[in-house]
Amino acid sequence: MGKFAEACRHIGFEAMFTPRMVIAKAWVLKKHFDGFPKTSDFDLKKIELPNLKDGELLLESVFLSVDPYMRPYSQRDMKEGDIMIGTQVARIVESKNPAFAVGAFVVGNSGWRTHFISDGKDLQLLPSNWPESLPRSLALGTVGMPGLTAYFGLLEVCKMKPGEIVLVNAAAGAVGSVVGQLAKIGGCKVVGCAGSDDKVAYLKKIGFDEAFNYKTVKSLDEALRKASPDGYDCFFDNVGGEFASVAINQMKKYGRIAVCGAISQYNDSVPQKGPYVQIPMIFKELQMEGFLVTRWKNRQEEGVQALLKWVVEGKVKCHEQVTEGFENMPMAFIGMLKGENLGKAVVKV
Ligand SMILES: NC(=O)C1=CN([C@@H]2O[C@H](COP(=O)(O)OP(=O)(O)OC[C@H]3O[C@@H](n4cnc5c(N)ncnc54)[C@H](OP(=O)(O)O)[C@@H]3O)[C@@H](O)[C@H]2O)C=CC1
Ligand SMILES: O=C(O)CCC[C@H](O)\C=C/C=C/C=C/C(=O)C/C=C\CCCCCO
Repeated sequence: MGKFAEACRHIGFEAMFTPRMVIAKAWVLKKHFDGFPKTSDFDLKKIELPNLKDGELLLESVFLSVDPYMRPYSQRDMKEGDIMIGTQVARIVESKNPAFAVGAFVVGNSGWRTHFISDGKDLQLLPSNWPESLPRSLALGTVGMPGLTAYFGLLEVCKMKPGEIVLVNAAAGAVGSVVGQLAKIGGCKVVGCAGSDDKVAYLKKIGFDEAFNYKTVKSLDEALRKASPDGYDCFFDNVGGEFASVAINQMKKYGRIAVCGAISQYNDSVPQKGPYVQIPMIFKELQMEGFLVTRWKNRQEEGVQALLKWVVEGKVKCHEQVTEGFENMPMAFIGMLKGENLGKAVVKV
C-alpha cells in the first residue's frame, strides 16, 4: 500500500481507495427444460465482478423481463450452467466510459443477473424524451420489444387497413394487448381471446370490440364465428397449434396471418400433429408469414417513438404483472407461461 493510501486508511478514507467489490446474483439453467419448466431447473449463483477497465460500466438491474422466447431459445442456444438469457432495465452505477453517465437507465441484454459489466456496445439508453412519470419497466413491454412486435407485425406483416377485422390471441398479454389497441387506432374492428374472465373484462376495458375466454367456450369455432360472422381479414397469431388450425378456416378471402408466436407448442416434448393449413390457404388465397421483430432493427426508433407517443397520450393503455424480488424470477417466468400475467410480466429487483 502506498504511503498516501496508508495515511488515508488511518484517517478513515480507506473506502475511497479500495475498489468496491460487487457480488452479482445470477440465475443459471441448471437442467434443460423437459416439458413445462420447473423451479428446480434453475440455480441461483453468486458471481464476484472484476474491477472496471477503461471504457466499461457497471450496471445494476432494476426490472428484468420474462418472455416466452426464453423457453424455445434456451433449448436452442444454451447449455446447462449458462446464465438465463433475457433483457433488463438497468441503472449505471459506475462508469469508465464517457458515453454513459452514472445514473442513466439503459435496456441491456445481459441475462438474469442483478449486476453486470458492459463496454456499452450492447446497451440502449432509454429515449431522452422518456417522461419522468412513466414507469421505466415499460421499456421491456409496451414501449419495448413486445410493443415493437405488435407495431411491425400489424403494419408490415398483416398490412391492416381501416375497416378490416383483426383477430388476436394471447390478447391480454404483452404483445396481444398492444396489437388490439393499435388495430383500434388504425380503424379496425378487433376480436381478442384470452384464458380467463378477468382478462376478457380487461380487453373490453381497453377497447376490444369482442373478447372471449377460449378456455371456457363450448366451441372455439362457434365463438370465433359469433364474434365476427363475416370472418377475419387479419389474424395475429401468438399461440399456434389447435387455435390457429381452427381460426384459419374463418379467414376471409385474401386474409393475412402474421405468425408471431406458437406458445401453445413451446413446452411440448412430443411435437403436435396437424391439421394442416394448405387447403384453407389455397381456397381462401391467404398469406401467412412468420416474422421476428428483429427484422425491423433499423426502424426501432420509429416504433419506440410512435408507441411512446400513444402511451403518453393515453391512446394505448399498459398493464404490468410485477413480481417483486430477483429470487422470484423462475416463478415469474413459469407463471407467465401458465398464463398468470395480465399485460407484461416483469420482475422488480
Ligand atoms: N416473433 C417475434 O418477434 C416475437 C414473438 N413473440 C411471441 O408472441 C407471443 C406472446 O408473447 P408475449 O406477449 O410476450 O407473452 P404474453 O404476455 O402474452 O404471455 C404469454 C401468454 O400466453 C398465453 N398462453 C400460454 N400458454 C398457452 C396455450 N397453451 N394456449 C394459448 N395461450 C397460451 C397465456 O395467456 P392466456 O391466459 O390468454 O392463455 C400467457 O399469459 C409468444 O408466442 C411469443 O413467443 C413475442 C415477442 C417477439
Ligand atoms: O429487446 C432487445 O433488444 C433484446 C432482444 C430480445 C430478443 O432476442 C428479440 C426478439 C425476440 C423474439 C422472440 C420471438 C419469439 O418469441 C418467437 C419464439 C420462438 C420461435 C421458435 C424458435 C425455435 C428455436 O428452436
